[in-house]
Amino acid sequence: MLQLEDVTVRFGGHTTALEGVSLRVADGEIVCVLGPSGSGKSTLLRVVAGLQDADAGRVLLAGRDLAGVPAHKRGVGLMFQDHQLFPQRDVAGNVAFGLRMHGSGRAETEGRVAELLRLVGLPDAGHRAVAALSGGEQQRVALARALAPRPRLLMLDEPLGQLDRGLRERLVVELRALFHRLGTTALAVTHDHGEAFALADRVVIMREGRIAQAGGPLEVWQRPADAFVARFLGFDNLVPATVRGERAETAWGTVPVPAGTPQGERLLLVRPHGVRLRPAGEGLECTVEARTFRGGDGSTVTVLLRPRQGPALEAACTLREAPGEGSGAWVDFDPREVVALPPQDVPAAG
Ligand SMILES: Nc1ncnc2c1ncn2[C@@H]1O[C@H](COP(=O)(O)OP(=O)(O)OP(=O)(O)O)[C@@H](O)[C@H]1O
Repeated sequence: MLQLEDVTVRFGGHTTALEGVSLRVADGEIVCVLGPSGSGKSTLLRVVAGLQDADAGRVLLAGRDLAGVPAHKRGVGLMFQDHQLFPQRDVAGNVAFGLRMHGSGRAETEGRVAELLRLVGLPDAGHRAVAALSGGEQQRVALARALAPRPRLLMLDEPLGQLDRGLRERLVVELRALFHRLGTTALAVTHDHGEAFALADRVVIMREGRIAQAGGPLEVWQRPADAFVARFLGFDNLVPATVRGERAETAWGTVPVPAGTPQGERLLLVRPHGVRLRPAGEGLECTVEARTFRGGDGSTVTVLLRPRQGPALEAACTLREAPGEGSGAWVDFDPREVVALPPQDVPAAG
């Protein structure tokens, strides 16, 4: 459906916002673009939307080169962070806006508005003032407005950005179900991993204008391509290692690795669930520096450990198991949670 070929965007002489980015989004696929601030996510959306010209490369929608096609003729729907609803129009007026722009008649518009408001769970809100809606309701109206003209591609920039976590978690599940039901092709930008991994069929992680990794959420989560992606996803248990067979020598001692792990000099990632607490005296001795509560029910705890040698380690465990701050702890490593990354942090080419 959407294809970017070697797209480069420069601002002035020195800022390269996108550098040779190639990406395909299949019909009906939901792709989420993630990355640190300034990595080029918004620029990517703007190029596809026609709000920004590319200095090099091509953007194709359903096989058609979009060069020279103005934004409003691209068949692309936009939903931006600050949802930009018209405060002087009511809910129905906002949803109808895009349809009027496309020259729909009155009866057709009214039918479509009612259908969309039902779809986003606001069937009776047509005559309400947008200023009187909650943040989550406004977000739904913005979504209905973006979907109204049946765009071939819907682009969302931080679609749930300003909402509180509970509402975001609910809406993201609804969005995914809705897009799949409608067969909507969607390209979304977010800085929130949880949101991206819950919404996307595929995630794309950006770094300094290039794609650092693209893949299914599970695949990226389980096998980050390099240290940058690992750290971006919040995995900080990284240590240089020499892998021989199913063992890796590290500053933490010998760490078991899965069969088939690439051999030689590597950077080893141990996910927090792979750092297992052991009885006193067994394994690597550490001191507990801090405990942080995670997870909605508060039963998962991340324990920050200072090992006797090597970099700090994070272990995930249950509240009941978690040792107290300042106390000693002994750990070993579960090879199923160990991933060997390339030895240096080289950005992957687009
Ligand atoms: N209109 C512009 N003029 C000059 N530089 C720009 C312009 N727009 C973006 N940039 C630069 O291009 C780079 C990429 O910006 P972009 O907004 O695409 O990043 P982003 O990943 O969306 O960031 P954020 O998460 O903060 O929104 C940044 O270095 C930014 O400063």
